[in-house]
Amino acid sequence: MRRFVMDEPILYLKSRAKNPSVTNTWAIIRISLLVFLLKLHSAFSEETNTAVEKESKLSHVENSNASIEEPTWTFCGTKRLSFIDVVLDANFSTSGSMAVGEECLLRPKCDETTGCNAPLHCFDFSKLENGSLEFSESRVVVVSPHRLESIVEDSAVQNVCAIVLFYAPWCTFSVQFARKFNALGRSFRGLPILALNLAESEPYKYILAYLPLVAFYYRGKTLFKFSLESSFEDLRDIVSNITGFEALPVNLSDPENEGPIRTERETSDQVFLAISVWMQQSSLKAFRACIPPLTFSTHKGSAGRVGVIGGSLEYTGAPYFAAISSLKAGGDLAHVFCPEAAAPVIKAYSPELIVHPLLSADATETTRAILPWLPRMHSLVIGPGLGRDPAIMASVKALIAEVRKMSKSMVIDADGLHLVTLDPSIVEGYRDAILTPNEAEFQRLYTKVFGAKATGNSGEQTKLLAAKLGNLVIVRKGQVDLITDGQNIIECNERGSPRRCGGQGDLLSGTIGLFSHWTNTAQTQVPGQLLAAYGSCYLVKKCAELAFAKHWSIHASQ
Ligand SMILES: NC(=O)C1=CN([C@@H]2O[C@H](COP(=O)(O)OP(=O)(O)OC[C@H]3O[C@@H](n4cnc5c(N)ncnc54)[C@H](OP(=O)(O)O)[C@@H]3O)[C@@H](O)[C@H]2O)[C@@H](O)CC1
Ligand SMILES: Nc1ncnc2c1ncn2[C@@H]1O[C@H](COP(=O)(O)OP(=O)(O)OP(=O)(O)O)[C@@H](O)[C@H]1O
Repeated sequence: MRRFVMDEPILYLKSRAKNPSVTNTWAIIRISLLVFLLKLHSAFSEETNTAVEKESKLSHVENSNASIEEPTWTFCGTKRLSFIDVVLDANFSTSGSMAVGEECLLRPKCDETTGCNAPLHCFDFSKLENGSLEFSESRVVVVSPHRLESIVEDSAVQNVCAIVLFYAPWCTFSVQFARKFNALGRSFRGLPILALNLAESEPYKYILAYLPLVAFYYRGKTLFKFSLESSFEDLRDIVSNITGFEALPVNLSDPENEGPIRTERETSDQVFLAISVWMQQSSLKAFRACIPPLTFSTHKGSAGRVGVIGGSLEYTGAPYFAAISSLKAGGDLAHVFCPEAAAPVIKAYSPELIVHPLLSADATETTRAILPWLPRMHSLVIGPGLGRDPAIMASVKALIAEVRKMSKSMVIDADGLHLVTLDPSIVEGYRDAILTPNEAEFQRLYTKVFGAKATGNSGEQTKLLAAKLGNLVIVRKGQVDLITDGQNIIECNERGSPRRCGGQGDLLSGTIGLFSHWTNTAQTQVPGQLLAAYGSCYLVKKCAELAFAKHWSIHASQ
């Protein structure tokens, strides 16, 4: 049984003519007339013909098909994707409607009125006298992304079909499929059967749902993409049915099928890159699903109550940024627990914030005063702007112990990380903790835990530290944010902003605080804390990028 997995968009062919036999007769008459006129024309103006040929080799295609009834294309899928859409659309997915399209394209006999069975009359490059040699032969042509784009663009106005394999030499499945595709290339003469090696193109340009992937382009549009489970014979027959090309006698076992696409796997660190791209895509999708819908049935606070423990006489901006970003990202209430000296200043920044001047150098008093508030918080962000007064640190340490008892999500940033570096045991084994170190903070903590500076692969270092601390989550901020729980790792490589003004880390910790409530409430396959961190890294970097594009010189408030 043929087994094809196809995704949108899928088109099917529907003849406009009510009576196909009448159309055929007219088509024959028109072709004969055209041939006669062309002969007449060439007899009188050979020079002009040569010039036209020079201008566009492909113009033959239009001429040769000029009198063929133009089919009406109807969508079976939902969306028409152009080539560029296909390669750049992050939502490019493997699922999709296939019902009618599959029937029409794959069934050998189809209803006459729909004309489904009619081949596409793809242009035959081997018939071009001065044609492109590369396509006139029977073989797979490995193309560059640029070349592929131009072929697809050219074909947009012509009757050209192209079958393109997206593959990578490090991908086991690509390598396993290579022989079949090489054989397919040898089976057809004059039909562009192309392959694009993703390892030799910009890795992030092609966000493909899976590898290898074969796409069938017709007139610059993707007709369908198919999976690779089908046998070589099925693949060959389908191509033949659709294109109208006759297959040459080729056996899959022929030694020539060893190339041009290699049938042996190459090792490469792009495997990690591909997994990373996939992880980012699926994480973003999963995170989006956690965003609570805006409905009239919710009440104040249900979208998130975030408590920020931070601030000092010197640093009032940091706790403000953390708290306000949790509100701006969609939270309902933001509380700030800070020293008395900082409270009026923070309050004056914004009437939205609920500010509690309850953080003091007396640990017992601080705990007594703040403890009643803690159960109301969905999550705590600890550290922005705290400063490093040892007595205040002791009070915060006592609060962390209380938060742990309540199993609440807790984001530890800035001076909170200083506290953790002094005594890692305060968070060790607490999987609801998310540490958000910048590079300097990461190095300090790593050195404390392992007794030596971090060297080697930064992803591995970060995983190692998270695992050592008992699989809590670490978000190592930088040009690429690394997010790990010691087992899984997700990168956030959004561009962000080249302006490295202070306060951007505070925006991040505030939104992670909020998002961890959302992801913990939702049922997610990716661990909730990781997802919250990824959603936040993505948001903050995207905002920074957009703000920078708009203002050029940005600061955290923007
Ligand atoms: N408006 C406000 O109220 C704000 C208040 N804030 C609050 O300030 C408090 C102290 O926080 P912090 O960031 O100054 O301390 P910390 O991270 O130890 O940096 C110390 C030194 O480490 C270095 N360094 C830093 N990053 C690096 C990197 N990526 N890669 C390499 N090196 C890096 C750098 O050293 P330098 O290059 O200057 O030698 C830096 O000077 C804290 O409470 C915080 O919340 C801020 O949130 C900002 C907005
Ligand atoms: N080189 C970089 N390029 C782009 N974005 C970056 C770069 N370094 C950090 N970021 C982003 O800036 C944000 C804050 O990271 P940063 O390293 O500035 O934290 P921080 O020092 O703790 O900030 P804060 O000033 O709030 O204390 C994060 O979202 C991070 O992804």
